[in-house]
Amino acid sequence: MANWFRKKNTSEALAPEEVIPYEIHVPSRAHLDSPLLTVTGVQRSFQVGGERLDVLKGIEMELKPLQLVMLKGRSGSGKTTLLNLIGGLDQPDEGEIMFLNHAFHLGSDNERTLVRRKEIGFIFQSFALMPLLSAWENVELALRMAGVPRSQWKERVAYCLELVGLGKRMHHRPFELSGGEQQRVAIAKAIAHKPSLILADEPTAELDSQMGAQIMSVFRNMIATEQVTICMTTHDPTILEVADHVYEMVDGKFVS
Ligand SMILES: Nc1ncnc2c1ncn2[C@@H]1O[C@H](COP(=O)(O)OP(=O)(O)OP(=O)(O)O)[C@@H](O)[C@H]1O
Repeated sequence: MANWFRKKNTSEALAPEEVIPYEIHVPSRAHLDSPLLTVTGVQRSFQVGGERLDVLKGIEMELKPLQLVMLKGRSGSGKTTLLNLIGGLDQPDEGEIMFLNHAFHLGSDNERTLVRRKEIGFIFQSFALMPLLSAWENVELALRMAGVPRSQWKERVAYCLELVGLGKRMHHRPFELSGGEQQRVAIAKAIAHKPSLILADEPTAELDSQMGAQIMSVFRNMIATEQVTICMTTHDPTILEVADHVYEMVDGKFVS
């Protein structure tokens, strides 16, 4: 895999002669045939009341660029545990997780945090918005946290909120928005810093089926316009239908 760099705070690929130093070494998204993420032989256990609980027992998976990938499995089967590993929030006991050219199973907390801030966006079932901030301010906060220069905030916040269909609700606070609209603010937050991967844990679970379908349509639009890959968990069979690939977890492993 070629090891090009990206210009800071831009998502466009650079030709080799234009390469400039960048604190995180990220291959160009132009390499669409290489997997964005590979998970090999991953195991994760927890100590619960003096007993060992084996949750992930040898996970093999791959996320290809620009795909919408879904994880399904019964409650407690380990989907969130896996998302946490993929997002670099946790590390496996065994196995390998390669994200871009970063070995998440080996890196320190600090290294994973740096990669995560630049390259990953998270979306949660419960939206996780700051209740006293407007939609605009919530997205702006995400840019501030990601270290994006202030001069770029205005244009990017407006763009992201338009992208999720909230152009007319930018200055509303979460309690003035429907559940679906709040989740769209959360999506705008997650993509604001131009990550290459979005991880979403049950993003439609709190929404009715119509709002859930709208979120899926926003996800599809984001993949096309923002060149992201999305990996999400869901229990909803109608949502599963729009996936490019579904992994089903049974007894700590995927079944095909
Ligand atoms: N940090 C932890 N310490 C102890 N046990 C944990 C920890 N994290 C997860 N578990 C246990 O691991 C199992 C899998 O949990 P996980 O949240 O990954 O499941 P899930 O498939 O996401 O479930 P749901 O669909 O209900 O969200 C559960 O039995 C849970 O209690």
